[in-house]
Amino acid sequence: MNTKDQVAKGLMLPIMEAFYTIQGEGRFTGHPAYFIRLGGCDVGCVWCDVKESWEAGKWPVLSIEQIVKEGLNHPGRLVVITGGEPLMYDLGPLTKMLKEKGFTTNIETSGAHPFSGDFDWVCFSPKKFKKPHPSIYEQANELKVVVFHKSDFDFAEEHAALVNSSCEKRLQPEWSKAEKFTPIIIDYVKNHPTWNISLQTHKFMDIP
Ligand SMILES: C[S@@+](CC[C@H](N)C(=O)[O-])C[C@H]1O[C@@H](n2cnc3c(N)ncnc32)[C@H](O)[C@@H]1O
Ligand SMILES: Nc1nc2[nH]cc(C(=O)O)c2c(=O)[nH]1
Ligand code: SF4
Ligand SMILES: [Mg+2]
Repeated sequence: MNTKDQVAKGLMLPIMEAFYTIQGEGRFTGHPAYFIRLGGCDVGCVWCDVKESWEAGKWPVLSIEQIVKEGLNHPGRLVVITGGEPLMYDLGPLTKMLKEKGFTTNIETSGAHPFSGDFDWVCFSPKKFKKPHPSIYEQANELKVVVFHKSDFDFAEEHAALVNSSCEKRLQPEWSKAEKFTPIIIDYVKNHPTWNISLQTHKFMDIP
């Protein structure tokens, strides 16, 4: 099978980087985790903090065996699949292999493509720039909305109405606008207590 067909089947994937760090955001903030950052994204967020990931063709294509083997070199068994937009690929084979090796599987996604894979925790961060695929709403364990503009509070509530009632809801200040929006988010959460705050704590700790 050629590389293109293997990528289409999720047996090989473009990898921008893979690194062992501390989860900086959301429900598992502070937990050590192995991050697998897949190359390729077609969502186009103006404030994206990893724009260099967007072009899939820039990144080496590795077999899922190679990706999992590298993850096993670290002591932690929490893996976070991110990107780029990881749901551009069929994540079934990779997550099956990770789980067979004892990993707990988390994903960071905009939900802009059909859901795939076997995940223990799905962090859904919807974007105005490309509408989420309907398959994400029943999968999301956490809704994490980035606040870049005051209209993002309404956008957050629109998505909150579509996820399961057990889905945890977080607001995360866009990094460059954090000084302006963090106090506004604090007030919002105090007045709308079903919401929590997520900060990009890895940026404060100056780690990947
Ligand atoms: C780089 S994205 C990759 C995964 C997926 N494409 C997504 O957007 O969920 C990882 C997380 O970082 C968030 N993010 C990206 N740029 C950000 C920024 N400038 N400030 C705050 N959060 C940001 C995204 O919303 C997402 O929750
Ligand atoms: N430490 C750390 N935590 C993160 N949580 C989500 C991230 C991402 O880019 O998906 C991320 C990241 O890039 N680094
Ligand atoms: S969906 Fe994620 S990776 Fe893609 S542009 Fe937006 S923040 Fe960046
Ligand atoms: Mg990041």
